[in-house]
Amino acid sequence: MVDIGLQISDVNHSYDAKQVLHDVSFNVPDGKVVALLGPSGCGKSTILRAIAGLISPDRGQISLHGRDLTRIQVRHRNLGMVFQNFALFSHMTVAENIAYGLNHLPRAERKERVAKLMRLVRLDEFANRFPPRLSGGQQQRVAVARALATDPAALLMDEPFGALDRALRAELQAELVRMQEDVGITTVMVTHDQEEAQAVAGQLVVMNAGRVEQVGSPEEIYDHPVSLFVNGFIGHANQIAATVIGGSTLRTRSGAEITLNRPLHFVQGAEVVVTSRPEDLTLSLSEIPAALPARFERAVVMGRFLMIDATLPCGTAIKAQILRDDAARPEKGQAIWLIPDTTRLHVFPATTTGA
Ligand SMILES: Nc1ncnc2c1ncn2[C@@H]1O[C@H](COP(=O)(O)OP(=O)(O)OP(=O)(O)O)[C@@H](O)[C@H]1O
Repeated sequence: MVDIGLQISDVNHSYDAKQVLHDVSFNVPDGKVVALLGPSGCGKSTILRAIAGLISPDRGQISLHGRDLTRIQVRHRNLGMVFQNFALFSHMTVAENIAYGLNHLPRAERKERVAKLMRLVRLDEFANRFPPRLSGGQQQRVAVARALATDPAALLMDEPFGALDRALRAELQAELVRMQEDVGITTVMVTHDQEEAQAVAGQLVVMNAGRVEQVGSPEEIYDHPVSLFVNGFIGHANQIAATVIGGSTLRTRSGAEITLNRPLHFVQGAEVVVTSRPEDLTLSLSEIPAALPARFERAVVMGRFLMIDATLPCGTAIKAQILRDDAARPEKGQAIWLIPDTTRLHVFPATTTGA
């Protein structure tokens, strides 16, 4: 059985009269990283604030290693926090910044702890530098070390790398993963960047409009999204309107028929949306039964792949990702056929909203 580090149960919260969290529940396994992911305004930071004790939820429970935090004051919750605007003390050196909450320790012990943390975030050469003379990425590492200094029971990170450029973000994400392998601290990280979430977290919590839509590993969420929203939010999903015409068969708005290899739990005549990842479509330049006819628009080179933009006869845009080596490049406007991997298609009711 997995030990639970943090447990969030049925948390509800309103600002003024507006409810922004609705029965939010998820667990963070002890020593693991969970990423909260979702569009702007869906309530990610509010959850983090509730865990930190900066707001008190209207309803619900938050416990850390089995201890109910509800009535525990912020300073007694023993949490490390890293935010996007890493407010370091600019008049203190790196070592002094990290040592800031450690005044209660004997001098030698404090020095040893700071040295260890600087090694952990790979800043040991910079002990005597002042923050304004560090890069953004280095400053953020100091912020992480400072958050870890007091040996917190959990770490809360709100868009910790949000202010950094793409390359530096990737570097710090890798550092965070390495650091987690060393220290294994129960962590909740808020991000709106799905790649970042997948890179650092073992579990994702996908939120939409104050509700948890799905909790799962990055693979589970990518391969088995529970809703059209999740499907469209994590990675690209082509969305094709269709009608169920038989047990496993659908007819798209353009008139193509797709038969899945599994029964569909929809009544005949139900309006649905079929989704396909771009990499689950194969290109053919000649007509093939069970392929979707389309018109080629353009192709963009993405490393070893080509991302093809095409249009279905009903006007729906569709993307297909194919290996560049295989690709005979069609002309703009040319008829093409896209063969879906029917084992990887998803079908959702047409009434749910996508991202
Ligand atoms: N202090 C506040 N007073 C009133 N409403 C607030 C307050 N803070 C946040 N909200 C509202 O609560 C909702 C959730 O906000 P929250 O900051 O948790 O979202 P988020 O998912 O973290 O967004 P972002 O990714 O843009 O930071 C939003 O509608 C926001 O406008």
